[in-house]
Amino acid sequence: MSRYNATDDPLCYPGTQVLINKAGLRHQDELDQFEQLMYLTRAEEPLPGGSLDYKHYKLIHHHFFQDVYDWAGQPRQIRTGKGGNWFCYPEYIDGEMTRIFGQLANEDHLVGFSDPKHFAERAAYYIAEINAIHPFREGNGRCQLTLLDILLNNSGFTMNEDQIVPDIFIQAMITSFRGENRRLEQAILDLMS
Ligand SMILES: Nc1ncnc2c1ncn2[C@@H]1O[C@H](COP(=O)(O)OP(=O)(O)OP(=O)(O)O)[C@@H](O)[C@H]1O
Repeated sequence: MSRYNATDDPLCYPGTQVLINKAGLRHQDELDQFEQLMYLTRAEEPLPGGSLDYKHYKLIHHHFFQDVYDWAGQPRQIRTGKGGNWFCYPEYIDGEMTRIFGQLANEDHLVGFSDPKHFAERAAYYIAEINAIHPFREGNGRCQLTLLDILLNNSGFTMNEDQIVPDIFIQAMITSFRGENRRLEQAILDLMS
């Protein structure tokens, strides 16, 4: 779905940036279509159960991308970045994801927030941290939105997907990479109902 800066990637067909995939597709546009179709199909099914920890997050990724990639649900092994922002080095992913989901558990997975602004502030913090870690080689954005949806539901809010403006959301994510979460907080507030 998205182009990465990546160091030599054994997950790609040699000499290309196309990820080796179960359909054997070697053109990025064909893979994009196949990946999105499989994702949407799996998204219709119930999510795997779990206790909203790192293990559960990996199960969710596996669920969405199991038809496309052998490595679905497994953390990334190479260094990647987008737009000049390099994400967490792979050797630190497990530790960082365990840390951030531990923090989320200590905050009771954002259950019981009545103030939308306060909820958006805390949710933006977690989504921004997980984006900066970027645990998977591909599919991070879709897993982040799923996590956001779960967190919203935990506090009795719902996600109004029609209100998501992809460009605004991506710009907010990019700004959050620099530790400035205000735009992301607003983007979350705008999609809450
Ligand atoms: N320059 C950037 N710096 C930091 N984060 C970025 C940058 N560009 C995009 N992102 C974020 O990366 C995530 C997308 O990651 P990835 O491509 O792995 O997910 P995806 O689900 O395959 O793609 P998409 O979210 O585009 O469908 C999104 O949350 C996006 O906002």
